[in-house]
Amino acid sequence: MSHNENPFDASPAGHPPIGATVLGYPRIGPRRELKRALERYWAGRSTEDELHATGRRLRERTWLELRDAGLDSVPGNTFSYYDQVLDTAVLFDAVPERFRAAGLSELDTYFAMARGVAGVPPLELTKWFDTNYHHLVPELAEHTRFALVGDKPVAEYRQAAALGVRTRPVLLGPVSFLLLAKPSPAARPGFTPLDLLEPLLACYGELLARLRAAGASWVQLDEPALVADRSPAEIAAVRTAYAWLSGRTERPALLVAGYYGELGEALDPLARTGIEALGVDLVAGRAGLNRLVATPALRDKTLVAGVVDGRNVWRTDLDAALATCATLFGTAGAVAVSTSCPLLHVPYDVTVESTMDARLRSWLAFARQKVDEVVLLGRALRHGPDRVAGELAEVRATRQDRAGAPGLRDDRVRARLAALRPEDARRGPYPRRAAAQRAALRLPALPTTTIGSFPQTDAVRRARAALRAGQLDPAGYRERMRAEITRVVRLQEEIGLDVLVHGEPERNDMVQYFAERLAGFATTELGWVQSYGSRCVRPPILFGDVSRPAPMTVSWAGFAQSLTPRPVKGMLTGPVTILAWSFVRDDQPLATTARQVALAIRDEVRDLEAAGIRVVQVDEPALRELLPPRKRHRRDYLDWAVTAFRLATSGVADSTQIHTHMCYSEFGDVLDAIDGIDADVTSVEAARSGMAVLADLASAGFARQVGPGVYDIHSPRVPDVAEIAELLRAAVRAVPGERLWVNPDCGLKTRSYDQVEPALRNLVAAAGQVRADLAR
Ligand SMILES: CN1c2c(nc(N)[nH]c2=O)NC[C@@H]1CNc1ccc(C(=O)N[C@@H](CCC(=O)N[C@@H](CCC(=O)N[C@@H](CCC(=O)O)C(=O)O)C(=O)O)C(=O)O)cc1
Ligand SMILES: N[C@@H](CCS)C(=O)O
Ligand SMILES: [Zn+2]
Repeated sequence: MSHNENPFDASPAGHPPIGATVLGYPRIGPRRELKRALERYWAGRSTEDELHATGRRLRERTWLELRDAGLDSVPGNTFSYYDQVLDTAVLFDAVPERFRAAGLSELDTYFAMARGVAGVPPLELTKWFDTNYHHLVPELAEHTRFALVGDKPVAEYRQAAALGVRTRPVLLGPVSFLLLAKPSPAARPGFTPLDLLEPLLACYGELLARLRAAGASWVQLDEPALVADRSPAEIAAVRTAYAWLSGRTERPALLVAGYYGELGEALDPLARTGIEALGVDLVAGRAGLNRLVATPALRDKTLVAGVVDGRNVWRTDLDAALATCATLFGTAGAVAVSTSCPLLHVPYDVTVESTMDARLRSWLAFARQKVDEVVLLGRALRHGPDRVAGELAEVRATRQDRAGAPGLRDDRVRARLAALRPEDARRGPYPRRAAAQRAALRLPALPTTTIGSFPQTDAVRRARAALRAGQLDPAGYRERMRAEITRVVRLQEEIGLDVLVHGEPERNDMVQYFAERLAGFATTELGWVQSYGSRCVRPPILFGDVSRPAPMTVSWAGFAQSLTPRPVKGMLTGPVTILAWSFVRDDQPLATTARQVALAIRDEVRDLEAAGIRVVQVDEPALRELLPPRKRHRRDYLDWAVTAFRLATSGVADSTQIHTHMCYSEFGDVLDAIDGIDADVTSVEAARSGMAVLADLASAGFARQVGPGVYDIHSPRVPDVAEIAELLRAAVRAVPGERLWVNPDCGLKTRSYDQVEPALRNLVAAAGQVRADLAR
């Protein structure tokens, strides 16, 4: 490393400096081109070649755009047809036998692993760290034989090079890959995926050599799993992996990126290996800055400073970012500037939001604008801030404009928050509520219900698209939705469900729908972000104090209730989930924002009750998602999350039954919180895990009602009566029958009626059988 150079332009000997870069980029396409191409291919309406042509166009566009924007180092291999963890499994031949046996083409085997194929269940889909992205879970066993059978990273490197762009291929790192995998059912007891580190490293070594031979000078290895608490054995694996990989002679320079938090105890071991660069998240992991400065082993490394937030959409405080980079100048041999994490979690481009308020738009940076921010920071670091003084002043002015803008502060909301008393977040004792609800609802044992949404048919979506386009007036739209609700209510009555729902046809999304109706939120037209595979969401932007100008769901739920004597369950999204799936303001604590949202939901819960709705479900599927990766930060989070839920739901009479729903089945880290939110009924995902969750709840002393899912809605499969009855019998062994409900794992919006109808009929029949057993 040369010492008289600007550290921004310096780099380990023999390697070009990284300079200004981003850790990754969206891939679904600025107009969701990949989503449409995938769904056409899956429906048999296009060929493999047509799908590949779309993929190629999207990749080329990204490389050129990033290069032309002025990045010094352009990330490669950020494209995926479904998921980067699945790509890695396939690259190294970790394909479970059931998929090989299906005898499909390479591409269809890949999609079968993601989505299943007749009779062959897919890999499990689960949350990617604390984000709303989902990855597939590789299944490994001691007999898994890794082999470098694919060449996607190399082929994409060559494609970009042919266009004149020398990319930095991004790979999921070996330690995170193994930590995200699970033992396959065939694995011997005691096997853990980390047992396979050595053979996996051999494959990574071979891949690095191939990338080097193709011309790559840098490779990025992503290790987000290292920002969570890790055991000594896991830290030892990090040391082994990177000592070994950096010891290869035929390889590109290695950038290891740990993001979504601070590297903590993994930092020093990593820095002591022979890797050339370390990517650190200085937004979510800002608290780790002191540790970085105190790590002498970084002196001969490049630190890739993730100072531009890759998870949120506010324009960066560039002065603060430059100051952070300057702090690192004395610490590292070289400093590069980047985003805190890959830009997978933000939409493409804010400038296409033509109907968004222009002032709000001027405060925002989506992926494309974040690239510009990084490039600008790079210029400031290379030539000094004076050379970009005009641009820096403009950013300062916009940030000031935002801080003082009307609409951010609502004094009535603030006064209401200040006046809150502890009893506002407390209901009467559960036994008293349970008795009042029994008398009010008169439900049978093992009551049957669903989680809220029914299939979102093409007709429903088309009606909404027509409303947006002005081809259907609001009255016409309301009639179509009412017709759909009527159909869904009649169907549920005919099937024999006990607690009905209106089916949520009017909702584009369970968060966006509410954001469109709450003050303090803005929504986007094209701000799509990949959630999993071809499925996307448009996270709303929470920019100001939140309140509810008018009821949001009462007319739909009230209409449904008017059609039937059976109880209709009102359906709301909870405050934590609304925050988790939105871009949140960064100018006040999340706990404060959560209380504001909670009060808006509280108003809705009370209005539902006043309209004659006797059961209200407040969904919190993201309660666990926001759990901080480090245990020491969890208590604080769980305290405010639980308080927010209780505030939202404590304004009703004992006789009004509050349900909540969470679509995950591992409760270990949040058991106390689930107890603490004090819902009368909690429905949880349980079908795939064979009701294991019930034992966890029972052992934690959970004493209220629970609805373990008995129908796995993530699969097109229709479970038969015997199968559901067996799950229910397992449930009755774990939880007394009088506290059990019968329901699917989650909402039915992604399924079709030909799957849902028979599955619900079987669910009701199975409940009848087990009810009869209990009565004996
Ligand atoms: C429960 N889940 C959710 C998460 N996050 C959310 N914000 N919401 C969730 O429900 N995280 C965890 C899980 C993730 N699961 C899913 C499941 C399903 C989807 C999904 O289906 N997304 C849809 C988009 C939904 C939507 O916004 N629909 C709108 C617009 C529909 C549309 O694309 N319209 C067309 C025109 C209409 C036509 O002609 O068909 C268009 O604009 O081009 C609506 O219904 O109005 C998806 O398709 O990806 C996401 C996460
Ligand atoms: N009520 C929502 C919950 C999804 S997590 C639904 O049924 O789709
Ligand atoms: Zn759910």
